[in-house]
Order: sequence, then structure tokens, then C-alpha cells
Amino acid sequence: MDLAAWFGPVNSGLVLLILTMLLRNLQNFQLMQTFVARQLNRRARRLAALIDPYLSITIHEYDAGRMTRSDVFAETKAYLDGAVGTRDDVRHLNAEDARGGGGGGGAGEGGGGGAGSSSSKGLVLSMADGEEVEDHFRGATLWWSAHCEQDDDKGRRGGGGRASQRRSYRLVFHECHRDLVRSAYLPHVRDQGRAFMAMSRQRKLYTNIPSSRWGDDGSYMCSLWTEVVFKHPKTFETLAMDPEKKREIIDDLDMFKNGKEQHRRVGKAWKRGYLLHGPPGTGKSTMVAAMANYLGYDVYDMELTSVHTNTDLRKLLIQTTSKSIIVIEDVDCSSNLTGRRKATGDGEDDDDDAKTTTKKVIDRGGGGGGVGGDSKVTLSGLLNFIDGLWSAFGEERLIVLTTNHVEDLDPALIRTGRMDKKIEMSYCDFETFKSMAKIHLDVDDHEMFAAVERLLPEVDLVPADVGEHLTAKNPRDDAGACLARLVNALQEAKAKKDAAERQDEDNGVVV
Ligand SMILES: Nc1ncnc2c1ncn2[C@@H]1O[C@H](COP(=O)(O)OP(=O)(O)OP(=O)(O)O)[C@@H](O)[C@H]1O
Ligand SMILES: [Mg+2]
Repeated sequence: MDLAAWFGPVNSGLVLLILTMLLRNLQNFQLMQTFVARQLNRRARRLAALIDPYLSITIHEYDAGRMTRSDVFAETKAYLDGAVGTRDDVRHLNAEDARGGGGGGGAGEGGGGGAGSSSSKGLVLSMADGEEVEDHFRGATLWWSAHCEQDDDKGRRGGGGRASQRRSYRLVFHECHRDLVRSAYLPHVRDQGRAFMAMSRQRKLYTNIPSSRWGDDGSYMCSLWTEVVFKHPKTFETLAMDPEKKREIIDDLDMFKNGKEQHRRVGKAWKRGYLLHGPPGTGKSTMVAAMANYLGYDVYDMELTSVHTNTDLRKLLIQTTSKSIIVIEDVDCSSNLTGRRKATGDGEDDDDDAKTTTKKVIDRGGGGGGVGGDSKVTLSGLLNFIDGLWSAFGEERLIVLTTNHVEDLDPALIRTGRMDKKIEMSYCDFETFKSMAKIHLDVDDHEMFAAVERLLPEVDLVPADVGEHLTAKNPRDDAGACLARLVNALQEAKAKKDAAERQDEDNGVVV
């Protein structure tokens, strides 16, 4: 626009000046408006705080953009599930399977009430949507409520109907507890929730067969392991052995379980190797079950003969979780690991260290029949699995090897650091018998004990056999009948042994 043509040269300058001032004033006006709005906002918030001094925090099941369930949500749910079963003020509850027994503890500072307090006869009770529960922490009162919204994005997580709902928990608290909630209460909820989850979680028994499944959070998972619920009933209370030896093992497990700091201090991976050796039926597998139950760990039962290469072995290790026992049963039969490490140079190993390659094809007991016929896992691979760099992956892990023939194993496999504790499971001695009599017959003493004490050292009877003789065979079998059957079996075994020795003497065999 030509201002000079309209107003003349002098006036046009004046008009420009006026326009500039107007614009600036408009800007100032806008700034003023923003300022006033902010002030009003602040005042409004102060006013709102006076009227409603409560703050809220919402914890969503799925964090924005994430396909998997939020850990904080899971922990909060566990914490609240632990709380509601014990409360009278919660009127509407959901009930789910207890998933192996044991629920949470209880909310609040005294909420470590142990497993199972929220489970009711195999059910875990949790808050229904819209329900509210009150919690107390260091003098503060806080309120949790459960919410559920329909999710439009149904297919996103691929979990079908289950993924179409968006759940959340909302925590409401007074403004004056803001710092307490942030710095202490929320960490407390997460810690307790994690502990309750560990207590109520079903423990798993895994075997190395590949599998795939939908996870609890709606995601699709592939694994090199197949799992079932671990429900072995054996505990240390029902494992018969010399009480002193049993105490020593339990102490060792306790030291391990509580040894995080100690392992960190000395710069050692938080893992421990156990070698259980002894004749068949002496309780090696049973001991693994008792250990798992005592520690509350998952069990990875590794069938070494189905592992093809050392790399596969490593992949399996990577897919194991912490707080677990990896067990290789009958390791002397699993692969040909009995010879010392030697160079074969057969080029079969997929590792570079051909020097430490031992031929792995299973020849023992059936000419490699079964899945293990093409296993190329080497002793070197197994040694690295147990104590190599990758073995430090994860933490709080026991590696247990069992064998009937410890003398056949390569010393490198069972050296300290790989197998830190070696436990000999032997024939039944009198101490073991006494604990079996207590477990099976609930007797501490009996007139037949003397005969058992005299005969037991003379024969090789394993706890499996003793347990069988002490098991009632009909409703009329009392302790006396069971003990008489055992004494009879001992006498027969002794007579057989004497006859065999006489035969050997007659044949001139030097024992
Ligand atoms: N010390 C024990 N206390 C209680 N029961 C035992 C004990 N030892 C063995 N048993 C019982 O004997 C049976 C066999 O035990 P287990 O399978 O643990 O023996 P094992 O040493 O692993 O044998 P194998 O070398 O043949 O694998 C089980 O049913 C178990 O309950
Ligand atoms: Mg066994």
C-alpha cells in the first residue's frame, strides 16, 4: 500500500508511527492478558487447593506406546491384592485362582503379613473396578481406587478381548504428604508388591523343549524352554538324612540366598554349584526338589543330550531367569564328559577352542539312542556354561549336577568354583533311618530299632528301599509291622551278601 499517495509524505510517517504504537499496545495487551490469566490460574489453583487439597497419581496398566504391562502396575496390583482380602471396608471383590497358593501380605507398614493372607481357599481376592481401599503409612492416610476403561485400539496388543480394557489404579492423598508419597510410600508399595509377587507366584519347572505361548500381558513369547507348574511335595522336613548334614546344607543355602552383598564385595558372580553324587535311590533328585522348595526358586531341568551345540547351550542359559536352579541330572550319562579334556581336532565343535573338545556323542547305555545322538556339546562348552563369562548372566542361581559315578567325571567339571559344594548321598545309615521312621511312622524309638541299628551297616540299602519298607501296605499295618518288614528285608539282604562273600571265597576271589 502506498501511504505517501494517500496521506502525503509527512502524514504517512505519522500514520506509520501510530500503527506501530497500536501494534505494540496490542502485543502488550496480549502479554498482559497472559499474565493476568496466569495469575488467575495460580489463584484458582490455590483456591482449589483450599477447597480440595487432595492430589492424585494414576498408574496405568500399559505405559504409553508399550506393548507389555507396566511393572509398577503389576507391583501395585500385588500390593493391593495383598491388602483387600484382609479388609472389611472393601465391598466388591474379584476372585481369581490362587495360582499355586499364597497370596499377598497386607497393605500398610505392618503389611508383611506373610503369604496367603489375601487368598481364600485357593482364591486370590482383588479390588473390583470402582472399588476404593484405604491405606495407612507413617501416619498418612491414602486411598487407592481401581478403574477400567474400554480401549478402542483393540487389536493393538494382539491379545483378543483381554487387551480391550485399560486398567489403572489411582492413588489419592493430601497435599501435605506429597514428599512422603514420592520418596517413601511409592517405593514401599513397589517393594512390598514385588515381595508378594515372589511369594504368590507359581514356581515353574522347565525343560529344554522349545515352546511359544501368549504371556499374561497379552504378548506372544517364544522360548527355548517349556514350562509346567513345579509342585514337588518334598521339603527338607521330609527329606531323611543325618540331621547334622541336613543342617549344614540348609545353612549353606541360607548363606547363598542372603549372600548378594558378600558376592558383590568379593567380586564373585552370585551363583553356586552343587554336586550331588551317590548310588541310585539315595535321594539326589529329591534333594533338588527340597532345595527348590526351600529357596522358592524355579527349576530348569536341562536334558543335555538334546542340546546340539555349545552355542545352543549358551542360548539356553540366556533364557533362564534369576532365582533358579539349573539341574543337569546324571551328568556322567548326559554326554561323554567322563574323559579329561583332550584335543580331538575333529572339527565338530562350533567353538574355537578345539583344544578342549571332547567327543560328545552319546554312546553309553543304548548307542546314542534318543534325542542326544547328534549332540555336539563339548566338555569345554559345559565348563564355560557353568563357570565362564556368560555364567555370570543373571544372579542368584544354583547349578546342580547329579551323578552316580563321581569318579568318572573330569576334575575340571567338579573343581571348586564350578561345583562349590559336593554332597555325597549314601546308603541309609542309622541316623537317616531314624528320621525316616519319624517321617513315615511318627516314631522316635521302638524295640526294633536295635535290630535295624545292628543290621543296617552290614548291607547296602538305599533310602528309597527303606522308605518303601516303612510305607504301610494296608490299613492294618502299624509301626511294628512296617519295622518288622524292614528288619526282615535287612536280614535277607545280609544273608544274600554273606552267601555271595562265601561264594567269592570258594572261587578264590580276593576282596
Ligand atoms: N533321603 C531321602 N529321604 C526321603 N525319601 C527319599 C530319600 N532318598 C530317596 N528317597 C525316596 O526314594 C525315591 C528315589 O529317590 P531319588 O529319585 O531322589 O533318588 P536318586 O538318588 O535321584 O536316584 P537316581 O540316581 O537313580 O536318579 C524317591 O521317591 C524319594 O522320595
Ligand atoms: Mg535322580
